[in-house]
Amino acid sequence: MSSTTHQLGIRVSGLVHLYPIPEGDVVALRGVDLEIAAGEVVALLGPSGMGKSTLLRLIAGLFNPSAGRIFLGEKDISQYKSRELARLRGREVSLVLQGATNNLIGYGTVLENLVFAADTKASRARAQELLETLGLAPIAHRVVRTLSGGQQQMCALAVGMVHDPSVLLVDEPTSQLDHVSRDLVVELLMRINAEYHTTVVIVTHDPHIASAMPRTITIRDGRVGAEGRFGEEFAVVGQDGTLQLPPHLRHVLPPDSLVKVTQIERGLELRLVEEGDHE
Ligand SMILES: Nc1ncnc2c1ncn2[C@@H]1O[C@H](COP(=O)(O)OP(=O)(O)OP(=O)(O)O)[C@@H](O)[C@H]1O
Repeated sequence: MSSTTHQLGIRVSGLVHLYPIPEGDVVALRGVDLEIAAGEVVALLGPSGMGKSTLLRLIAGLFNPSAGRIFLGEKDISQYKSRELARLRGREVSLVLQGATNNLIGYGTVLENLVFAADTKASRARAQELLETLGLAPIAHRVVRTLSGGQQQMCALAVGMVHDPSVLLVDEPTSQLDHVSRDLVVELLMRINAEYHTTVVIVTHDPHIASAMPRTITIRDGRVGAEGRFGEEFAVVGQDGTLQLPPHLRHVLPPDSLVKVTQIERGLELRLVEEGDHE
């Protein structure tokens, strides 16, 4: 077994991203702050369109953010030029796109896909090792398009590991998989983390993946809305002191509510100010 020796954590601070479109800018991220330790496994959760994929792509170095900083280890990649980002993507960070086949050559075998993705002697040697370590040796000579969805996804994850990345980013790895394949994919992600100590960040809608993760980060309205530890959810106070209410409690304090905030022994008490309270 060879292991990643250059583990990297991720630190994101005040991250904002806008997509300019003719009708005006779409604000995808509006101030994300988060820290993921080297070697951690984290799932990014949240409703559709809330900015998860944008965050994953920015960490992957596909493009620069509109504002804010992204640190991989000590390096601030937020203003990297496109050539520096390309070097980063080829080595330290690996992004597995949604839809396994978007990462694979369908007419090639599993081994051919791994070897094709490998462009150095070290990564070619690693291709063979990955097949063994990740339990893909029995399907090494199968043509990718003849594999099940779960096997294709496992192959895509192995391809993502060919360059021995410090950070593996995975977009929706279990969408359209049955529960048996889904469990195998989750198991493989955990095995990758355990064997290679790779930092793993997974974007998912799948509550089963979320419940299998030691840590979840929920992105809501372009910010970190909540964090989960072993299935239990917590609201997160942002750098600017803002706190998003959990969705199931939002009706208690609807937008524009006046709230009295009082410090109590272990936290704060929030009390809705009703009309007539001051009379
Ligand atoms: N290339 C783009 N051009 C314009 N707007 C975009 C682009 N990509 C994403 N958006 C918009 O940015 C916002 C965040 O999108 P993003 O894909 O990051 O969310 P998401 O949480 O990953 O959603 P999903 O779970 O559906 O993939 C959405 O309003 C989306 O429509």
